Amino acid sequence: MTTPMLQAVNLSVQFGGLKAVNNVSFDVWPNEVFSLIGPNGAGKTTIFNLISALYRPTSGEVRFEGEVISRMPPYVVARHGIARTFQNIELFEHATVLQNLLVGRHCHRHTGWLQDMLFTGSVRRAELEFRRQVEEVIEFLDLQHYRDSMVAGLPYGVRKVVELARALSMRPRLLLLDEPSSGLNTEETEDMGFWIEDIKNDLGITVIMVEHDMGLVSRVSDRVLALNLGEVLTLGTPAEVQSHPGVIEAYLGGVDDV
Ligand SMILES: Nc1ncnc2c1ncn2[C@@H]1O[C@H](COP(=O)(O)OP(=O)(O)OP(=O)(O)O)[C@@H](O)[C@H]1O
Repeated sequence: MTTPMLQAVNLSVQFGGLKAVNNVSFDVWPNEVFSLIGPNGAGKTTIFNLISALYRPTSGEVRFEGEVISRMPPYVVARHGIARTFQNIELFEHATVLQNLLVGRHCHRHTGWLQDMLFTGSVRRAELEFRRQVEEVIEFLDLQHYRDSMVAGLPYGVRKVVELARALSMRPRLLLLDEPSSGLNTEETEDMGFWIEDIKNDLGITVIMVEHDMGLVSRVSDRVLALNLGEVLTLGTPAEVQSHPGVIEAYLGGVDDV
């Protein structure tokens, strides 16, 4: 059996008296789409922040390909090949799409400041190689038309794809998508589903997704982890999780969501 790509091991985090995540464990396997669902305040985004090392666990740990990453600085975690998008789009508004994507290169920069200042051959080669990769991502996500547009003027749905492109420009092996469909209309959500499927099938990237839209979750997920009040309710296929009594109960008052 291969090693899981990511392991959450007895993960807990407490803010004052609040146990936002309480003893949560799960494994994510290479090349799967793994979704986290649960009502508001269930702890989904907190788990993302623990995986990307923005938060430190109170106890437990996160392992990436067997290595403990939960005590590393976030930029080191990113260098391991973990990229993410945010619930509220985090782009440079007054820069072009291309400029936003080129920002990701700093994560993989292996040249020193002196080389950078002198713009030596190795810096130039690294820069050209990164630009080539960014152009590939632009083509992959069909963003050619917006390449030189200012982000500030773009429709919300396009910005969501640009944020996805920025994460992909970091050449991740694991991609964390925080509510990829939030703010999107039905058609845009459907397109987002196609991108996620292509990212998994064509690029071979493993995806962990926090998502409220159960249509999208069911369509793209291999497995789903349902949380409530920081604890695991159940883990299984989308169909298993949606019919689980604990999940239905947790969503009561919002049964339509399930
Ligand atoms: N930095 C923080 N300081 C204090 N409390 C926090 C912090 N981050 C999260 N929390 C609390 O932890 C709990 C879980 O929050 P979290 O954002 O992870 O939930 P969620 O499942 O992502 O919810 P939503 O679907 O509304 O985004 C909430 O009660 C939240 O208020």
